[in-house]
Amino acid sequence: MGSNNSLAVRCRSLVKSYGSGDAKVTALRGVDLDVREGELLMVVGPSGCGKTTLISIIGAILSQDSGECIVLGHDLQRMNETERATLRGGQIGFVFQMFNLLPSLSAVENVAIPLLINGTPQKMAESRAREAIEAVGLGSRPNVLPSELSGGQQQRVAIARALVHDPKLIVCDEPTSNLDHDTGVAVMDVLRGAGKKHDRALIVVTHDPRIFQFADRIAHMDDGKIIEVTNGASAL
Ligand SMILES: Nc1ncnc2c1ncn2[C@@H]1O[C@H](COP(=O)(O)OP(=O)(O)OP(=O)(O)O)[C@@H](O)[C@H]1O
Repeated sequence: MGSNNSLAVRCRSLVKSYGSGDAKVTALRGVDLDVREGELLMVVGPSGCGKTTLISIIGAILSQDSGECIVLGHDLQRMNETERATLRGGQIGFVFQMFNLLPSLSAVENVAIPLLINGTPQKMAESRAREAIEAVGLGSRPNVLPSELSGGQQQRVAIARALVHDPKLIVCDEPTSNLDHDTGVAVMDVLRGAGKKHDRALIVVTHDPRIFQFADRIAHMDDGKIIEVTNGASAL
């Protein structure tokens, strides 16, 4: 691995299109990006510039057309769907704009899901889920349903679910865009506080300039490419 040892993600000349013929849309036109272990990197840029496509490829949800994407030492293009599912389930955590909690399960049951999928026995999964819920500041309300929680609290549950299996990469798509200003900042504070570790990378796609203060570096995208990477406020 040599000099790539401290990189969680390495993308080179990444290309991705949707559709074909007249309907073809090229979402990524040659993306080069490094994400270092231990950093929180934000990806920003105008609507439609390819941010979600990029993190979907990095998160092993979507395949690239061409170019290289190495995630946690794995060359995604050389992996079959089963191997990619194992990588996703074991080493990657996801946080989405709409929280994506299962409404009929309690907070602790939602958080336990990644562990249960990975084969952890139920008692141990629930005990680790309780610890993760405590780490995001909801320790007093582990058994409530998502509908009984505010948006900010639901997103904290989603963060606990993303962290519970101790993944090496956390991928977040617009995690604060459904939250008001103060709640969005509080949620980012929780995400950075509980999620950032020396051997773990966080990638946060956002439109929200109010949370730039939490970034170590900011990758600026436009029209399917990374045009610049700047230092975020937390690195200044
Ligand atoms: N499943 C799809 N089928 C066809 N085109 C798609 C699909 N997903 C995305 N696109 C197109 O690819 C381009 C990049 O989309 P993408 O969602 O990656 O951008 P984005 O920067 O995340 O946008 P936003 O900030 O609005 O979420 C856009 O032109 C979009 O319309």
